[in-house]
Amino acid sequence: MNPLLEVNQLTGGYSIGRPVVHQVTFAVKPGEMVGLIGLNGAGKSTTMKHILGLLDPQQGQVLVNGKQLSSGAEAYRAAIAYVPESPLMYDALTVYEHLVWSATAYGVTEQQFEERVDELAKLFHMEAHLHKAAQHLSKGMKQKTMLMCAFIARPPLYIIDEPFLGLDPLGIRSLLQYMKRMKEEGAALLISSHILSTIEQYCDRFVLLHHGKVLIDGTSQQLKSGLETRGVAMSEQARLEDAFYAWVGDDSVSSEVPDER
Ligand SMILES: Nc1ncnc2c1ncn2[C@@H]1O[C@H](COP(=O)(O)OP(=O)(O)OP(=O)(O)O)[C@@H](O)[C@H]1O
Repeated sequence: MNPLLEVNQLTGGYSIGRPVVHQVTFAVKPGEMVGLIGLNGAGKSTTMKHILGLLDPQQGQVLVNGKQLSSGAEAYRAAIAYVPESPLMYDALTVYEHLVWSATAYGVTEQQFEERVDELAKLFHMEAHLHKAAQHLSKGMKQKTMLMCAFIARPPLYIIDEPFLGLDPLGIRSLLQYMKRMKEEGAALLISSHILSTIEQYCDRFVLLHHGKVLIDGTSQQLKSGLETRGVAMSEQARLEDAFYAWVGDDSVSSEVPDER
């Protein structure tokens, strides 16, 4: 199956001559959930901004459905729903109005909207808050609204930056269930998160960024076996978190990875 998202040899950042991501390459196929992981400042959000077309690549390219943003911005953008790390909302608009706005932008029919809005409001325990203005919502409710805006659109590709921030345990469980369902229905999801113990169970693969470079791209098992081939022993019970610390906490491991990936 062709990847829905391809990041090929992407070098970029905020100013020419000072890239913060370097030759980043990975792909996400339909029906796959991929975790983009790395320490603070590793380049996860920057990579996401390049995927969204908010930053221009200095080298390399990003393809969504095999096409670059430059070959048709409307189709490119319609294929992606993005949930930012911090909620971006209009203070005076209600949750419901944000949902209508998102559905309209993505061409969701009225019938689909009605079905999805009820289901999502129930799932995220937001029924009682649908008609509240954003300025009267808690942080978690704002985050839930952003997630609902993405899920009401049902695009083929989701880019979700730190999805669990501010969510209560019930919200986290609802979100994980829904992302799993989207994946099973064929969506591609790229999730950035520091909550490794949670995403370990849900993501098919992990792309580990360190200082703007991909250290390793693989399953939790491959992250562990990759360490073993570099002489770092991992126990059978080792978790993703253990492998992560071993990769990024040990410069002798990360420095062995060649620059050109
Ligand atoms: N708007 C910006 N202008 C200039 N440099 C930036 C900007 N945003 C981020 N950077 C720099 O780019 C690098 C990568 O940052 P980025 O936000 O992509 O990291 P991250 O992996 O998402 O980190 P975190 O886990 O803290 O969210 C860092 O060195 C950061 O200082």
